Amino acid sequence: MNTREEVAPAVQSILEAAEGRTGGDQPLSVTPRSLPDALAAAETDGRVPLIAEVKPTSPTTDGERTDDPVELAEAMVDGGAAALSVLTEPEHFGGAPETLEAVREAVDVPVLRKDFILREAQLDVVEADVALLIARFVDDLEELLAAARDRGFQVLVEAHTPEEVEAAIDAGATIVGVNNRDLGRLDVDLGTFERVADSIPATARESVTLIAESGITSRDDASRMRAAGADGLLVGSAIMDGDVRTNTERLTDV
Ligand SMILES: O=C(O)c1ccccc1NCC(=O)[C@H](O)[C@H](O)COP(=O)(O)O
Repeated sequence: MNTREEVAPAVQSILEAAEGRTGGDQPLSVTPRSLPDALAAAETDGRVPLIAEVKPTSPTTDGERTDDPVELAEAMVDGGAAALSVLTEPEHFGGAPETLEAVREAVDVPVLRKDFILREAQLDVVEADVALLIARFVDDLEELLAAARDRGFQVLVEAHTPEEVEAAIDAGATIVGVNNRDLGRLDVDLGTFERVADSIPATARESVTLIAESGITSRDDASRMRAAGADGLLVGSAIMDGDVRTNTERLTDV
């Protein structure tokens, strides 16, 4: 499941940078806050279960947001976010492991480490509640998933196609994200989540927390993803563009 040659130049550059990054010296041991429980609790409270992303910039964003990421994260939680995602990729997204560390200390919701992890040692850079593995870019998903779990991480396996979701579930994933952004062409189509979610057999669907990722900008988009079966929504750009608390409230209010 490694199709790196078919990706957009910006993503190729991201992967080359990721390949060159070293990992930690020794395995971490994490006591995670439960992402599925946080999403379920938001729903019980009458909020849309949202993972809000601290994403200073990206290859598809103009400019960079340089204000304090901890203040941004706190504003997202105040706005009703059930969980956070924090970019730690430095070269293309303006992220840093230290940012995640500071955010996780400041909030009490689960925090996803958003990065391009390719090798086991790269799991050992910073503690987080959830590690991201992108099915398309990982050579041995089952092995890396097990390595992440051994350290205590929950794992969000990201997919873009029905085949990648099947591979994720076969590898033992219980939290699966469907990215509406095609990392081959970088275009975004919310129909991706609808089609891919629809392809998951009912028996497999019951055992998986399903997250709709990328391109969600409005309450209508959020409703659309929820109607298609999303247990949670991952939103970055639409929250980072403007007043973060107001933007989060707009998406979490039912
Ligand atoms: O966001 C990008 O421009 C991007 C470019 C290349 C590879 C990955 C990229 N994004 C990763 C993500 O998954 C998003 O940050 C996340 O799903 C939030 O998406 P959005 O709400 O559209 O900012």
